[in-house]
Amino acid sequence: MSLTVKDLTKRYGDRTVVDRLSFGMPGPGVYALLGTNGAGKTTSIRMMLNMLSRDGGEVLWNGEPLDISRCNVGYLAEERGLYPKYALMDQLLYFASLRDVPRAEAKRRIRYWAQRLEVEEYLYPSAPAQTGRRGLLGGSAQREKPKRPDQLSKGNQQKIQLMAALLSDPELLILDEPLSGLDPINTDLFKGIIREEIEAGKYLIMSSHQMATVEEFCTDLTILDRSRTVLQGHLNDIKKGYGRVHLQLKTEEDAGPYIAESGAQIVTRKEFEYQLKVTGQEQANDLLARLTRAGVTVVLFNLREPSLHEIFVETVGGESDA
Ligand SMILES: Nc1ncnc2c1ncn2[C@@H]1O[C@H](COP(=O)(O)OP(=O)(O)OP(=O)(O)O)[C@@H](O)[C@H]1O
Repeated sequence: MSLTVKDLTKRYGDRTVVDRLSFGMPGPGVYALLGTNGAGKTTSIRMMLNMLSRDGGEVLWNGEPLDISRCNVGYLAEERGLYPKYALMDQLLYFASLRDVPRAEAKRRIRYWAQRLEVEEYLYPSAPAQTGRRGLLGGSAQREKPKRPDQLSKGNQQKIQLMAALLSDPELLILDEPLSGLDPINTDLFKGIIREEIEAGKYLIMSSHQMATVEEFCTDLTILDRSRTVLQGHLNDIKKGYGRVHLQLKTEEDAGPYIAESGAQIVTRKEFEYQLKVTGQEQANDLLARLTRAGVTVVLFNLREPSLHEIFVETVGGESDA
């Protein structure tokens, strides 16, 4: 299976909001769509899924135009995508039926994902108490009403939406900001599920502002800035291209004068912990030699490739909130 996005373009009036976006996934894995706010990520995703008209370009899944009514695609929208006033279970069964999942199988999958995502209490309202307990409860226990999305927190709505996206066991899973607004426990829960989907050989497209998270998962990426592709490729190749010019240094005393002498640039500093930019190995060695000669205790000296966060900020000129 393969995914090809070619020259995807969207205009609003005379403003181009997605400008000839092209990328491909020849095999399974995670493709990241990154970008500044308003760069065009959600618009691109919605065009890919035919939820938004295009002004140009095509999206091919196995060489055929991607048709969400025929292809098994799961989509987790950035915005809330549930009907607020309808019972959650009814909506999940409806979404499963749209993907031709037989009702009994859909119920089995809902039960499974409800357990995994810890949302059983919203989907399976408790039954009335049995005779024995009813006595204790004074006989007034009543069956709870099925829950609706507007009765759930944002995070729990997101869980139900992820369930809806996974119910058909999709081959292609598109996750728009999947972790935004989740607490650390639920972030780990989502990450675990994403990891399982990757291990199962799925094709995932993920948009996110959380660079560290994207870096955990993605192999290839596109960075968009104001509608244009400004960086694209294999994450490891991109990192190699930048070289080892980021130096993390922690000392027990002030290293400022020696850093200045070596010509290294301080990017950030917190007490005696420095993030530096050096020209390369030679300058880093020179700094280490100066520190050693001066008897400064070095606790950490890590010459490394840039993180995705640093690449992002450098590429888009520090205009993002990533
Ligand atoms: N219906 C519309 N009419 C006019 N402009 C629009 C419309 N929808 C989106 N835009 C514009 O298109 C651009 C891209 O928006 P989009 O939501 O795709 O960005 P994004 O990269 O997903 O941003 P964010 O990270 O903030 O969610 C934005 O400048 C936005 O204002």
